[in-house]
Amino acid sequence: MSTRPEKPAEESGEKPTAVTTTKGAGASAEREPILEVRDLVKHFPLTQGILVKRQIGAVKAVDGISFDLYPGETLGIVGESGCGKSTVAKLLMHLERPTSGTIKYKGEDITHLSGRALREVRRNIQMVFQDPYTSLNPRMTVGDIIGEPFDIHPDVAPKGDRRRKVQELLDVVGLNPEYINRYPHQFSGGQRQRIGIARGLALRPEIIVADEPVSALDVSVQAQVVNLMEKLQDEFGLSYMFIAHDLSIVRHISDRVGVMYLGKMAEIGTDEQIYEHPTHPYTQALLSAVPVPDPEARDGRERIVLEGDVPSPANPPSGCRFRTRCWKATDKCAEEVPLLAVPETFAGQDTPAAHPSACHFAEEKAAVVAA
Ligand SMILES: Nc1ncnc2c1ncn2[C@@H]1O[C@H](COP(=O)(O)OP(=O)(O)OP(=O)(O)O)[C@@H](O)[C@H]1O
Repeated sequence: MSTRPEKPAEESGEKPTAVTTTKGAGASAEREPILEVRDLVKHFPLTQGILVKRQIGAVKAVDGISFDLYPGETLGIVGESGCGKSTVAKLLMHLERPTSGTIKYKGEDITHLSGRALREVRRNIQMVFQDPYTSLNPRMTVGDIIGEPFDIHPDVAPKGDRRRKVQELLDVVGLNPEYINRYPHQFSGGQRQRIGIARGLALRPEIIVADEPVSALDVSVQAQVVNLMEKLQDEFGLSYMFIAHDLSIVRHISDRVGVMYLGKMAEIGTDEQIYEHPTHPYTQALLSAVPVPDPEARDGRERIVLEGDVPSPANPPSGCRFRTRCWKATDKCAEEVPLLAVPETFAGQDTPAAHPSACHFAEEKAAVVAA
C-alpha cells in the first residue's frame, strides 16, 4: 500500500451550514473529492390497499447522509444490518433514485442524470456485490460475464479485442486466463468474487462501490480477496467505498471510516480517529463488541451491551436516532437532532477526538479497546 494517498480533510456535517472541517493526519487541503454526497435521503413508501394503493408512511432507509470520497482512498462504511448501507450503495450506483440530496462526481451534479450522460458517468463508478454465488449469471461463461460491460461501452474493447481483454482481466485478478470458457459453478466462492471484481474493473473505473464484498466468503478466503482489492487499488489508483459490518476488515482496508445507525451517519473520521478515539456512544458500543484475541487487552476493557433492538426505520425516534439505546440520553436527545460535526468540546484542539460525531454528549471513552 505504498501508493496509498494521504488521509484527506474531513467532510461536512449533515447540513451545509453545520460543516465543520478538521484535517485528518496528513490531510491535503488541495485535493478535490471525486465524489461528494450531500444530505442524501431515500424514503421507501409504505403502502396499503390492493386495488387502490395508499401511502401510509415511509421506510427512512437513508435520512440525510453527507460524505466525500477522495481519489485513491478507501472509505469504509460500517453499521448493523438495516442501517441503510446497501441503500447508500444503490443510490451511488443510480440503482435507486434518491428522495432528495445530491451526488456530485468530480464537481458535476450527477444525481438526476439519465440516458447517455448517466452511462458515461456509470462507466467510472462500478459495483462489486456481496454474494458471488447469486450475482453471477449461471448460464453465462466467465468470459461473457466479465466482457458484458463491453457491450454497453464497445469503445473500451472493440469486438475483436474482447477475448484478449477478458483474459488480461482474469490474469489481473489472479485467475487462469484459460478459464475463460468455464461457468461460475466451476469456481469456488473466492474465485467467483474475483470474477465479480474483474467484471467491475472491465471498464477501468475510478470508483468501486463494494457492498459487503467478502461477507459471504470463508474467513480464510476473505483476507485473500481484501488483499487483492488493495493490490488493485494501488495498481489502478482506484477509490473504494467499502461497505461491511465486520469492523476488523473495514479497519484493515479503510483510510477513513463512517459509522451508520438507522439511516444516519453517527461518526466519521480516519481509521485511527474512529477505532482508537471514538466519541459517539454507538461507535463505542460497536467496538466494545469486537472480539479481542489478546487476553490482557480484553480484560482491560469495558464491554458495552446495548439494550433493546434497533428501532424500525419506518418509525425512528425523534431527535437522536440512537437515544433509545443510549446510556447518556437526556431530554435534549429527544428534542434536538445532533448534527454530524466536530463536537464543541474538541473544536480547535489538536486531538484525534476532534472529528465529526453526531452526539450532543460526545466524549472519548478510555475503556474501549479497538481490535
Ligand atoms: N426496496 C425497498 N423497499 C422498502 N424498504 C426497503 C427497500 N430496500 C431497503 N429497504 C429497507 O431500508 C432499510 C435499510 O436497508 P439496507 O439494505 O440499505 O440496509 P443495510 O444496512 O445494507 O442492511 P444489510 O446489511 O442487512 O443489507 C431496511 O429497513 C430495509 O428493510
